[in-house]
Amino acid sequence: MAIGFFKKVFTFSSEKSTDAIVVEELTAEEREAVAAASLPKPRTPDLPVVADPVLPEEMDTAGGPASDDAKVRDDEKASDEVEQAVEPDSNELDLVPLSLLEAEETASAEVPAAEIALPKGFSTSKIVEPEPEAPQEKLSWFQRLKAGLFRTSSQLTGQIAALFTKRKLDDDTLEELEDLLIQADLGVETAMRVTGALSSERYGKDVTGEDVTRIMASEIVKVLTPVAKPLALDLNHKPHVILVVGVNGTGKTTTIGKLAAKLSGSGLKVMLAAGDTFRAAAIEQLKIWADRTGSGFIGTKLGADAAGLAYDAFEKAKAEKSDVLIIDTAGRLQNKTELMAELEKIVRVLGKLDPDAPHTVLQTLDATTGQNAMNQVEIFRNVAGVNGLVMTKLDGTARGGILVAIAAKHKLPVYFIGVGEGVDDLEPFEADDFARAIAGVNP
Ligand SMILES: Nc1nc2c(ncn2[C@@H]2O[C@H](COP(=O)(O)OP(=O)(O)OP(=O)(O)O)[C@@H](O)[C@H]2O)c(=O)[nH]1
Repeated sequence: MAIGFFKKVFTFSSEKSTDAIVVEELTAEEREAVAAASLPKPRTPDLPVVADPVLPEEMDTAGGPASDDAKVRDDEKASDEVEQAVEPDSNELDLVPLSLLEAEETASAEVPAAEIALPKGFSTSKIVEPEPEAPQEKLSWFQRLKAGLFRTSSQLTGQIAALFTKRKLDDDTLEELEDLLIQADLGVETAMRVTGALSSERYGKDVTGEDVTRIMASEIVKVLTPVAKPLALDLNHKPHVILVVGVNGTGKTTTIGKLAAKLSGSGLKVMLAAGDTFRAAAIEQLKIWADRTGSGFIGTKLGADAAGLAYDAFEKAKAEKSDVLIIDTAGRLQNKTELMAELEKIVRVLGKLDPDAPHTVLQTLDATTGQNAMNQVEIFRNVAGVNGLVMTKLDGTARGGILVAIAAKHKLPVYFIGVGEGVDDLEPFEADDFARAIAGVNP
């Protein structure tokens, strides 16, 4: 999916170059000569590099700034050399032997294009461009939520309908209902709430599947309403620091981009900090989100000390009077212990700069991972002090029931849900909407 994201950002820059047309009309050896002269330039990120910031008390955990500066200069010199070797200056292209260019005329004059023996993958016939597809009407976010939760809701309502075929409500059916609610990841507590409510209303009477799904939806609303809260920003303490944590691939960086778009779109000054120094693409990805959302950006070298980056980011956001600083973090390091230690250090370092920082610690949860999400909350909550959740990928094959179980157990606010990869695909969490979507109940 990240590749799709980059295609979206870079699509406009990938127009077909005229060289490709020249290459298709030359013979095989000619093509090799021309191709060797026009290899594409390797992408070297033009990120603002902050010399690896090191706190006095953290000296033992990171290389000193000097060694880093020299290393940065060497890196830049090295990357310049690489660029020069691979990307010939424009006048070098003039060195393409004249014979090649002349050969082009004679080749096309002597041998009809249809008879040139081209290597596999090339053709001389004109490529017929497919008709552009009519733009598809984008589903509303609620339609995408319903679609994402369809597997859970259809399974639940189907099993409930099969269980309650005009039967009098008795202990056996209540027990079977409890089992299927637990299998839908709703959690034991919510399953017992639903069977308890149903029993008090309909025990010993006829009950239909609709009765059960209605009561189930209303009990889920009662569990979710207390956690459906807006993310409070304390703008008296600028910058309001939002630390985003979560397992790799759960949508941290994407969610940060979406949050930045909402905040900067409402006129707030936002700074993004690439605290995931473990994955190069994450640094570049966040830089792209910063550019797209008009946010400030601070990054550092791959492998640099993330806590030091967080320290510098806070200082820079303060100096630039940013309203909100959003810090990305690594979703994985060599091992979980290292990851947890890094998160603890980031929180500790921020706390030295502002006793209340980080003001919000958001954890992203991937809705398609089901029960795993519960385990992840337990781990990250203890280490980083998670005080809010974002459930992402609810437009995918979500197993959204787990959010109900997490809400019942942890009572953590769920601020937003992700319903797509787009910058606008982040919606405030609504208890009613979610309950209706999961119970397959229409408004
Ligand atoms: N369909 C869908 N895809 C999403 C959503 N949120 C994020 N993604 C995709 O999930 C993939 C991972 O997202 P990232 O933001 O890179 O996740 P991350 O947690 O930062 O990953 P690491 O940097 O590896 O820790 C990307 O392809 C995103 O486009 C969502 O709500 N819906």
